[in-house]
Amino acid sequence: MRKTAVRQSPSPVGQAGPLLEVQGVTRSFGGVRALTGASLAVPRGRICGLIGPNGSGKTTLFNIITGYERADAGRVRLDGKEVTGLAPERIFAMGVGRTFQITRIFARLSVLDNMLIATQRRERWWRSMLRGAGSAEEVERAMELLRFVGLAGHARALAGELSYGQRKLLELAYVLVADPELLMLDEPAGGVNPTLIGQLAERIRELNEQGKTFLIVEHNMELVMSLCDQVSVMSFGSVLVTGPPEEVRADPRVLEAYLGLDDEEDDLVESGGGTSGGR
Ligand SMILES: Nc1ncnc2c1ncn2[C@@H]1O[C@H](COP(=O)(O)OP(=O)(O)OP(=O)(O)O)[C@@H](O)[C@H]1O
Repeated sequence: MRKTAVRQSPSPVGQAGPLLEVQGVTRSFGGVRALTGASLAVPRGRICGLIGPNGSGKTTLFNIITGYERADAGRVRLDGKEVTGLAPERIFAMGVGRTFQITRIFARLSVLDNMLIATQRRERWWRSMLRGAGSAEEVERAMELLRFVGLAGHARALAGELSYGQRKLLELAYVLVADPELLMLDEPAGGVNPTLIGQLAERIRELNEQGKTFLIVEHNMELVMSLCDQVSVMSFGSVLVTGPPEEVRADPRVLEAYLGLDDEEDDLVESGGGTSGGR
């Protein structure tokens, strides 16, 4: 059964303190204040959603947590340890896996080779390619994860031939290679068809049951509200409110944040499950 695909999380759920803690993070790009003092706590073992209108700072916050951007001020702690300003590879090695709004797979390599690059990510990628395919054990592990996301049948296909939704599933398998404790997914359902969104949601739930913690940026409100234990809403660079989905959905401040921007209005009011705002 699929459950064997992902190893159990070594850290017990319920350990004291949040797994991820962000305090007062600010970041400006020239005159644009992308983050104005964002704070967030992600409890261990939960599926947390991060929503907000376009431009509210979600991706910038993701980039700072995972080391792809530097914060002007504020702190990020992982499992109680300060990780502010560490390089992406260090944060990755500490158990944070991250996917991107626009997938970062190697289109001209096979699906399996993409996975093998992930297994050897601690080395420089070109060195691992020169070395050739991974060990039998690495290939088996890669195939196991491809089976988990439903892509085993495409292992020999070029990654560039996959549909957009399949690429997102490949990226999920890719980050799972490192067996991260925290998975940060940036718009996993953006541009993905409903069948694959269902498949993705199922995989996320299974992984969560096995102890993985999630922080998910997503515009698909139906997915967020049905999947997440906790939802945080960003507006103008800070986290406006955090709570259970039903509370957040009913919070007038949240509606106001969305209603201020016409193109987001339908997302929250109708919770209709359509994706929007994806790039
Ligand atoms: N590298 C950058 N240079 C200049 N401005 C940037 C940069 N990155 C982000 N911004 C600006 O910072 C603000 C926040 O952007 P960000 O992408 O974090 O928002 P978001 O909530 O993720 O939006 P979306 O939902 O559209 O992805 C926006 O005004 C954006 O234009």
